Amino acid sequence: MQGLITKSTGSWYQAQTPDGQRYDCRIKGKFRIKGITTTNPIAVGDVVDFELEPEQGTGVITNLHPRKNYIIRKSINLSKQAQIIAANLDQALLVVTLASPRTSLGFIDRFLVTAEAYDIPAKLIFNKLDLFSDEGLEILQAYKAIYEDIGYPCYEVSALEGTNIDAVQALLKDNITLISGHSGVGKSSLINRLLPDLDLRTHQISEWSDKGMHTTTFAEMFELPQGGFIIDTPGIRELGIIDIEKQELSHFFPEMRERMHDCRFNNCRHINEPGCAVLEALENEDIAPSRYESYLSIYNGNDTRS
Ligand SMILES: Nc1nc2c(ncn2[C@@H]2O[C@H](COP(=O)(O)OP(=O)(O)OP(=O)(O)O)[C@@H](O)[C@H]2O)c(=O)[nH]1
Ligand SMILES: [Zn+2]
Repeated sequence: MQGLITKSTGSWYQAQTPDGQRYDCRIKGKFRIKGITTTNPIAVGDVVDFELEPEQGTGVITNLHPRKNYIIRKSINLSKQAQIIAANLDQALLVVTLASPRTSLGFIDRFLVTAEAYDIPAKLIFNKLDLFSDEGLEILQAYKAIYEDIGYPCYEVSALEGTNIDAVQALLKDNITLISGHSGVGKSSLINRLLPDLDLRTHQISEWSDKGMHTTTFAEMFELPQGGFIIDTPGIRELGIIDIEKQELSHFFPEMRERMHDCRFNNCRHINEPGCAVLEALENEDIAPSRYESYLSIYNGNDTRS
């Protein structure tokens, strides 16, 4: 049978078949994944084959289907092992706010770079629309112009008042979506709007914890009433933990990526080189100064996460 992993404790995996049946499964033997050593070979979002053990009613996972992408967290200890947080994401939504609290452009850009590096389409959700003054709305339009121009769709919503929630709902339908954002931007409020049955969620988690849940490896995807899943797991909130080689960084800025083949030097850093197409576009205001600042900041190893 084929199933989608919707929950994982690190030793038990819940597989959901296309007809919606759920089976608790375990892994037999070892799964090796090319290139990385992981503490957990299978994660939420994975598609697996499994065999049912008729007596126990549980399954044994026998095969892992190829992934289109996955996100990892590095382990805190020095074993260099990574933990796969989730696989096969269709999109990553970053919830941001212009006020209370204000999400910095540096944080947004770092998130977008990480999503590019992971090969996950990213979208921005500007929340707390109800708080915006006329001036705030102008700033919002300026921000949206920067990001929509380079291919990141933007949505403006109010989780509090329910404004434009249907647009987000349409976005989530039949997709696996990661929702991220700083504390206080209204992620929980937004998720509550999308998944009104929150009590059920909490209940399910505690039931599963009896199966030997390790808080660090526990992950779950929540199925939306209209189809699709959202991923909500401890520690995922600040996706921004990937090592990127300096030389590669500009590949993860779409507006630089599309211009850098016109740079005079093919190893151009886009910092002070003559004949740099990126610097020329910056000069001509075809590249947003804030985006270029984020590039320099990440390039120089400054933390722009706050
Ligand atoms: N005015 C306004 N307030 C909102 C909106 N959405 C959320 N809030 C408020 O913002 C505060 C933070 O919202 P949460 O949903 O807890 O934010 P969060 O991102 O889940 O925060 P953490 O749980 O700390 O990660 C709460 O007081 C919410 O009531 C909105 O659209 N408008
Ligand atoms: Zn250049």
